[in-house]
Amino acid sequence: MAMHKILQRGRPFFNSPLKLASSPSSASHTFPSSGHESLHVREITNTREVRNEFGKYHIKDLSQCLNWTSRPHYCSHGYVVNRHFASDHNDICTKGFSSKLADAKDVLAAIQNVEGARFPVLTPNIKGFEAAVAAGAKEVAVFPAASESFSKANLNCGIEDNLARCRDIASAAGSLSIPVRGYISCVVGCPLEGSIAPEKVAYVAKSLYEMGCAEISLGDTIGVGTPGTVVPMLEAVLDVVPTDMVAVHFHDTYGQALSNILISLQMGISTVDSSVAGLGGCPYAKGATGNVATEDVVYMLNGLGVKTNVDLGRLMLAGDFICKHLGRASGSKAATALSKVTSHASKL
Ligand SMILES: CC(C)(COP(=O)([O-])OP(=O)([O-])OC[C@H]1O[C@@H](n2cnc3c(N)ncnc32)[C@H](O)[C@@H]1OP(=O)([O-])[O-])[C@@H](O)C(=O)NCCC(=O)NCCSC(=O)C[C@@](C)(O)CC(=O)[O-]
Repeated sequence: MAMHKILQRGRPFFNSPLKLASSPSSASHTFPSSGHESLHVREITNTREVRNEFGKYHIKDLSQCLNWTSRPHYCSHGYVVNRHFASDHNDICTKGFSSKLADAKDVLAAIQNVEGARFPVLTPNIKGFEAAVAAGAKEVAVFPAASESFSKANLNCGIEDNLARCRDIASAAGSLSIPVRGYISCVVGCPLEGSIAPEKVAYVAKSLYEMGCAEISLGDTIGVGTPGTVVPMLEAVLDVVPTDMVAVHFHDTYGQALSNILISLQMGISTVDSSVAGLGGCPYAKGATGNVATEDVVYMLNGLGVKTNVDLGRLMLAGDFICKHLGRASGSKAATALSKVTSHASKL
């Protein structure tokens, strides 16, 4: 569909129940339904994935998500927030909170019995898959790239070899009824190769679909995408993968994530990855910031009249908590601005 046609499309923006979900370094939340529009948001903030069925229960508290490649020195920020952010009291229960960098299996062990959350772990190969299952993982994620060079840097093998590894994981997971999420890195640009052809992304997406991935998340790993480059990529992917299986995963390095998300929603995509406080990034994409901040996505959706059931204030507190723990400023513009304004202004 030509870009101007997409931009002209008025409401309803969302022609399918809207789900927001996220990536190994992102986060998401559940929102209440708003009339026919339903919102399903899933959160992965760098260590853990919170996936709530839309409308079944409210977000009471926010937690962190697990991002695990099962190799100690590859374990990205394997920290666990002790239990979760309990939004019904001001401070955050951090008793026994350990801030030491846990291997991933320790993180997984520590968060096993948090209800209402899913913790898919990144498993780059069958060795990682077996280790993850042995440590109690109930869901895994594979993450091939659409760029040959990035695949070699991130996964120590080219695209084809990595897809073969993904197939091994998908078949092993299938025999254990473990769902597999498929991410694709560098769907718009690559730090090593520059722009990536939409056909290459569609090829990898089709391979993930055919091997049985339950969801395919399109990662603009270095955040270079704009609606002008995202639309052709999405059109190529939506030609080969059903729309309701596609998620978008925008890093916000160039500040384009929200516009890319909006255009994706207008194209019928209903699963969006985001990250509380904009946490995350990728060790092989130097300088790439984290995913779009969940607070910014929630603020945008609220402004679009999509009734959400997430208390933005609590979301901000959770972001504030994890940023304090990491000793870094929030990557969320909305949270930063709202924390400076009086309450009436934040109702705009
Ligand atoms: C894939 C590997 C493991 C190389 O995997 P490999 O190619 O099989 O490694 P190898 O055969 O060269 O083995 C090297 C050593 O690693 C060991 N090994 C082999 N596999 C494992 C394993 N699973 N767990 C623990 N150890 C492992 C293996 O046993 C051996 O040990 P040694 O003999 O040297 O003592 C490595 O390249 C790797 O860990 N890559 C992942 C790096 C990473 O975490 N990247 C960031 C993920 S987030 C991301 O990609 C972006 C995303 C998904 O969020 C979306 C987006 O925004 O784009």
